[in-house]
Amino acid sequence: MDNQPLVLIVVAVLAALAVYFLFFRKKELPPAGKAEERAERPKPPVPEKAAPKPKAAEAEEGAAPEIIPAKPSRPLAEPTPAPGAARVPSEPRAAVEPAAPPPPVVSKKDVAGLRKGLAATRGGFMARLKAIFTGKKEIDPAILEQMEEVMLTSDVGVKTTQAILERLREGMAKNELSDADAVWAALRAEATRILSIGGPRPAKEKPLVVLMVGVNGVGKTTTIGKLATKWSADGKKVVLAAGDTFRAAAVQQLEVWGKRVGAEVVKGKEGADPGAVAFEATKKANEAGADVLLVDTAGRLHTKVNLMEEIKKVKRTIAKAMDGAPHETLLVLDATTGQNALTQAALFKEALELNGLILTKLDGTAKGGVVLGVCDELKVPVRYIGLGERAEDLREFVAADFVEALFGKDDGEAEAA
Ligand SMILES: Nc1nc2c(ncn2[C@@H]2O[C@H](COP(=O)(O)OP(=O)(O)OP(=O)(O)O)[C@@H](O)[C@H]2O)c(=O)[nH]1
Repeated sequence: MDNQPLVLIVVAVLAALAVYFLFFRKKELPPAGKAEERAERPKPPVPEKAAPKPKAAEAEEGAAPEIIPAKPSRPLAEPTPAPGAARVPSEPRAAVEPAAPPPPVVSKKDVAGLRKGLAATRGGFMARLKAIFTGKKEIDPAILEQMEEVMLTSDVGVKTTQAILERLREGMAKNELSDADAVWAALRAEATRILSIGGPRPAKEKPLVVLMVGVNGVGKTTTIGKLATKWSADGKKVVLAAGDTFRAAAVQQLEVWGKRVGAEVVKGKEGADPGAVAFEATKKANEAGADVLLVDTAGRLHTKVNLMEEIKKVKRTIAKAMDGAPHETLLVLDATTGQNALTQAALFKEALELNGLILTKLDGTAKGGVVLGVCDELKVPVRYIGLGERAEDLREFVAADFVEALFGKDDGEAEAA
């Protein structure tokens, strides 16, 4: 029994130890199952000393506190976002210059060829215009009178000339055109605006039926031959319709082109109804699976009502042979006829729905300004221009190239400048 106090002490010490381990030490250990939850909890914000990160990187971090960097003194290049990183809209840039309009796309090679073909107009109309500005530092309103004379005598046409000069006058009044270079640039911009007529492009029909119209001798048959050459070279199956039943030589001319490019020529007897030939040709082109049918027609004076009625009938007859055809009615104009070309175009446009114009013989005139007048007054796009008699002398019309060829410096001038 003497050991009883000792036993009690030992029991008490053990009990105290058990209580200590059960209550006090347990609190220091992580509670089971809560470890992951703790790891996901946000860390307390740590003040950043390093340079601010690119915003794209910040976006990826999501909850990281945003530190707004001080505005750089000059606009910095945008950081390249990591692949797949969400793009964050960048801060508005300070003092960004307004974007200049993109310069018209011109092809150097095409312009050089055009320049050659337009040599007569460059040496005539354009040279006379340039001469007005040569050696002039200051620009005075009298210059507009000299320009007016050159434009009117180069077949730009009264209405178009007045419209262009009015715009220049306004620019001068606002002091926007104070030197020769500025006026020249404004004139060039006006020309580009006038010539850049949009409009639906040829339909993707098979066969695409193209009706060529125009007065006598403008170059319809020759242009058909040139187009047939171009399209055949592009691998298209071309059929030609000799709708000029009035002139036997026109049929023979078309047959020569047909042989040259390997295109079938559909013709009627001399004096046959041109509508009947066009109808037959449309059917044949369809059956043969042709890509393009080019329909030649006899030259007709735009002032002869019966002939204009006849061409309307040809158009209706083609539509009977194929729904929606002809898909293109192109008016061929001889650029050397100047203002007369404009009158013809107005009357043909009234009689037929024109899709485009072809201006031939631009190589043979110093007054190429007629293109501006025709486009401005008719609002029909120029599709092709003829710069000679060879097949390759037919060029697709591209306003920017045309303006560069006329208004731009030639290679010699450009090098000297
Ligand atoms: N210099 C030059 N001559 C051309 C051009 N286009 C056509 N010609 C010539 O113009 C003349 C008349 O061409 P055609 O094709 O017979 O004219 P057309 O409109 O069919 O004539 P018609 O059948 O009488 O209505 C020909 O001598 C052609 O070689 C061109 O762009 N430049």
